[in-house]
Amino acid sequence: MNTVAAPQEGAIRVALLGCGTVGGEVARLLTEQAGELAARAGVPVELAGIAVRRPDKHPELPPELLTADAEKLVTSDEVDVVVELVGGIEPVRGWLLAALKAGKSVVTANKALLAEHSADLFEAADAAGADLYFEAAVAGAIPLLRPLRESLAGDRITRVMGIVNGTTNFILSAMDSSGAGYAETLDEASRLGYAEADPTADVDGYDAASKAAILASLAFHTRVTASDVHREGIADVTAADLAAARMLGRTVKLLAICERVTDDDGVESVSARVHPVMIPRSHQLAGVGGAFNAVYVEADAAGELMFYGQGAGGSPTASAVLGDLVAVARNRVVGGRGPRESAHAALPVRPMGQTPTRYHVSLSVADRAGVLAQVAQAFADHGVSIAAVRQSDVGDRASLVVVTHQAPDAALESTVDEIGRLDVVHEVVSVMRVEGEDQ
Ligand SMILES: NC(=O)C1=CN([C@@H]2O[C@H](COP(=O)(O)OP(=O)(O)OC[C@H]3O[C@@H](n4cnc5c(N)ncnc54)[C@H](O)[C@@H]3O)[C@@H](O)[C@H]2O)C=CC1
Ligand SMILES: N[C@@H](CC=O)C(=O)O
Ligand code: NA
Repeated sequence: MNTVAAPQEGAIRVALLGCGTVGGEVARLLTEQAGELAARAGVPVELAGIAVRRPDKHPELPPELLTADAEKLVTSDEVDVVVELVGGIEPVRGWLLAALKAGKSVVTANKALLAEHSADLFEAADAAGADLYFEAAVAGAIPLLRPLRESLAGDRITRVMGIVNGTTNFILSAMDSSGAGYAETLDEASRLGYAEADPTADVDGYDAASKAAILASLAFHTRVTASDVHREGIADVTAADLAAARMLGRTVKLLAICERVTDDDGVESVSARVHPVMIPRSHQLAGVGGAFNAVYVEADAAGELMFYGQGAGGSPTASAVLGDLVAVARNRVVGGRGPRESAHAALPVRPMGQTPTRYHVSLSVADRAGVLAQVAQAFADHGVSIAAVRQSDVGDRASLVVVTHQAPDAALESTVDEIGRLDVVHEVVSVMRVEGEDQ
């Protein structure tokens, strides 16, 4: 079996690594839309080889293009651009560094890799004068990284917040609207090609944390890695949490929140976090259902921008990959390059404990005089100001819901610990961070 097919005169030659959910769609569209892509890129864009784990499992692909040897394919003289759709960190990191060192440009959807090793990849790309594009790595089809890297490069971004994981949004939406079970909905998300090869990356928030690291790096011109991002998944979000949220006119979403935080003394830092958030149903993110993603960007001059669309799935993700491929081809045609790494601001990353958040705390308490005062005192002792309290009687107990104003996350956490130890508190029923104002 040949690794590389005979080249077409003047064409940009593509090595495709991985031909699964996303790679399969890229291969299909590259073939079906070859004429249009050539017209848009200014040069034919053609497949030089496709690396998959098991070539014998791909009867639909031209056998002369298939190989199991990705390492050899990426440095082949017949290849100009490597499109990586395998996923995971090793051995992919080594392949892409080798490709970049050999002067090949790289297009990848691999957020896990970028969130840990983008500095090395950018350095190798710079040294070789090659391109590194990764629009598909965050929010699938939605053009989000190009706006951050290019369109908003003249503005000062203060906040990027939104739903960046399709699988968990699919699960939370189903649990909320139909009361569907967690496990069956996750299986459905995998079947539809939304989930990662190991879906714990989705449900435990690793995928969204990688995306938050990429977003914070681009928005704040600072290197932020996945380990800098505070991460909580949806495994602890129960049907009861969603039901409680619904009673209060709210719902629960897994959000990535990246902020530029300025201290009282004017010192700036970056905060990046991923966790479940209770939002009012009137909030625009509450209406984002299924595997759709939506991201708000706030910038000084531009104000608020919202990006919305399909965040997962083979075809939507392939759209972003092909857009990057056309960009690389156009750059090659004119002898130019796309944007390089921009990490000049090098802002410190603020620990989660010091990040300002707001809590929604639901308690089951004894129904007698003085209980509310004790609970309120615990908040006051930690310097946490209360925004709203709602009490309702449930038999010989009362249900107390407290929503706070902003306070450092650590102060809120220790307040909840202390409240849980009060004799008058039977149970801390749920604790969740809050975004948005009730209307
Ligand atoms: N599925 C989705 O909705 C999205 C996926 N992504 C990212 O795109 C990438 C690919 O995802 P999927 O297509 O869903 O994965 P997939 O599991 O469907 O496909 C992976 C492909 O890689 C190949 N592969 C695995 N190990 C290999 C090896 N050692 N040598 C050669 N080929 C190998 C497999 O044969 C398969 O063709 C991942 O980085 C993922 O995080 C990004 C956005 C959305
Ligand atoms: N598993 C991811 C795929 C896209 O990035 C998700 O569910 O969002
Ligand atoms: Na995108």
